[in-house]
Amino acid sequence: GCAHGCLSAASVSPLHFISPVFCFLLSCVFKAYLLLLSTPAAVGFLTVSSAVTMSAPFLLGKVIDTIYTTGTDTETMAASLTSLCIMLTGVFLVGGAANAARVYLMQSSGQKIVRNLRASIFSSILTQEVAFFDRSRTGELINRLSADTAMVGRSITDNLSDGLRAVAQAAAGVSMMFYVSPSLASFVLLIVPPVAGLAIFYGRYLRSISKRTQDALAQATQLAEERISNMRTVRAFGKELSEVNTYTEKTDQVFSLARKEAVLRAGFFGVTGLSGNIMILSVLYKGGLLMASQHMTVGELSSFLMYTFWVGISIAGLSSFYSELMKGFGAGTRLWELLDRKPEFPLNGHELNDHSIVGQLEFDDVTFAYPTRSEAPIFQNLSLMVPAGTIMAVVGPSGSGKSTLVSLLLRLYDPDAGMISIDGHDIRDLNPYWLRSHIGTVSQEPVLFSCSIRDNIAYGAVDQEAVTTEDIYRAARVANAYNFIQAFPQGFDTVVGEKGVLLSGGQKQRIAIARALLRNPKILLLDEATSALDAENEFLVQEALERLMEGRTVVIIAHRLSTIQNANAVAVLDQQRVVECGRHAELLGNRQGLFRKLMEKQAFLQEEQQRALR
Ligand SMILES: Nc1ncnc2c1ncn2[C@@H]1O[C@H](COP(=O)(O)OP(=O)(O)OP(=O)(O)O)[C@@H](O)[C@H]1O
Repeated sequence: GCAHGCLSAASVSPLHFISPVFCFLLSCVFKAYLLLLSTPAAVGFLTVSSAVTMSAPFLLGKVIDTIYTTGTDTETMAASLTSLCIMLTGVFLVGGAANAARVYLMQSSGQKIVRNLRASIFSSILTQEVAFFDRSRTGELINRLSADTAMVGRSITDNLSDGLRAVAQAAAGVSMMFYVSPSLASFVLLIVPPVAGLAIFYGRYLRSISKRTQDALAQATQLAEERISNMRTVRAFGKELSEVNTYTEKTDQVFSLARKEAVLRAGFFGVTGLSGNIMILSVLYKGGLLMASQHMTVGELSSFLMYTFWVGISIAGLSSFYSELMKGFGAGTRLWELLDRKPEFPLNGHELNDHSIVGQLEFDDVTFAYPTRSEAPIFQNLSLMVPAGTIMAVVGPSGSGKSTLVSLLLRLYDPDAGMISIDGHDIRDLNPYWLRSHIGTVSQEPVLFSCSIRDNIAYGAVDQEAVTTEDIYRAARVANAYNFIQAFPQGFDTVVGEKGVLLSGGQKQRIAIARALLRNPKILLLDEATSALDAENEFLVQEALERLMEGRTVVIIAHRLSTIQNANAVAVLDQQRVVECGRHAELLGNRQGLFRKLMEKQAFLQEEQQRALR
């Protein structure tokens, strides 16, 4: 709710035309302000607790003056001292309670903002177009989601709360110093301007270091994520040591930036500490002179000294607040970029009547190149028609664009020219969610999620909540998966491991088929496995696929002769277009055709394989 609204509100403001840094600062102040608005109670408690803290030196000064008052008898003094102390105890109790309430409220609303920030970032990532993921790297995005949000979170939770308190106390302390002794105050505060100048310089540098640190960290995370999730490959090539070294190099970059930050911090904190002591010393010096000349009482000087301490402590608090805030800004830069990024793909469009769609597919003069490689066109003026309810097998040399054809139908990318239509409707006019809800896919290497088999199958349903156990069993039976799943000790509740590593290739495929069945799509996009399964598995998968294809429009990237023979038509892709299209037998008839050459090669290869096996 609020966080997303307020976080993105700044992005549309005309402020964007002013210096981005200024804009960024303003938007952060704006967000902090919204945080405060959302917690008026917290601000109330902050005011009460700060007022109590700041009145303490004044009241304690009064106590000291009561003690030092001459000319009254001991009893009167004791009586007024007692009542003063009792009153002060009450005031302090109220202050303590208000402080506790402030910390609780600020902290919990800050965490709420972090939660909203994480949710918004995740939703922003998931709505980006597929080309965005071709360019970005998983580990980096994960780092944004976990480390950067934590950093920003820290800077707006505890930090903001303590920082505001420090600001309030410094302001109140300074005013009280002026109230107690204007001349002493103006003398002491001469030290503030040079320190403030230093702080601005320091903050700017710290922010840039923080941004670079988060970037370096993202790179390290990226490397770790990729290597850990592909551990089997790393191990197979025996690259553990060299990967550890590469990772260490990446973390060295983080470390060297951290060391720079340490130097910077050391200098800054040294200077602020020093200036605090100098302030105290100058109070004693100048105050001592004022007292000697009867311009101040000992109580006033004590009060003043306590205020100076308070201001000193607040300034120390402010410096760390300021440091954390600047680091938060640095880490936030990338987050805000991600949050404000509008997907290049529209997410809406109209929907057709669910029952009237028949599933006729057509590529009309399609030209396409991947956005990341726009100079290398994959298709040029490609045309292909798949009548409703028929099976179209797609064949072609490796890299001819068979998978790309499927991606275009799923509308993961849009063609650069030409049109792809379903039942005569340009798919660019259709709601992509609606479109995909009518398309089922089974890929060569189906990806399963690390949850139970039951949940993996249910993932296929458009409405996952409405899926019954009976539906899942039925889909599993049709997909020839029921028996092997029930044979697992935990049956349908068996957890399949990350990407389904705990299952065999054929098992994964049959679960993927069950998943597609549950969706009951009009259109089916299949990528036949190239890797040979054993005869038993092969037969089961094949049978499941045939059942899955019944009564649907199917585009299948075919590798098996039987699939090609059973298809209603075969399209041969080459040189960025469809070079041949027709029935298997017709295409074989063309002695010069690419299809015949491909088939001869395949037959030759199969013979070779069989000979090798023998
Ligand atoms: N996401 C991508 N970004 C940029 N180029 C890509 C992308 N995916 C594939 N390509 C390129 O597009 C071309 C066609 O790839 P595609 O995967 O469609 O071929 P294919 O016919 O399915 O190949 P194979 O039979 O080997 O799987 C290839 O040259 C490939 O390098």
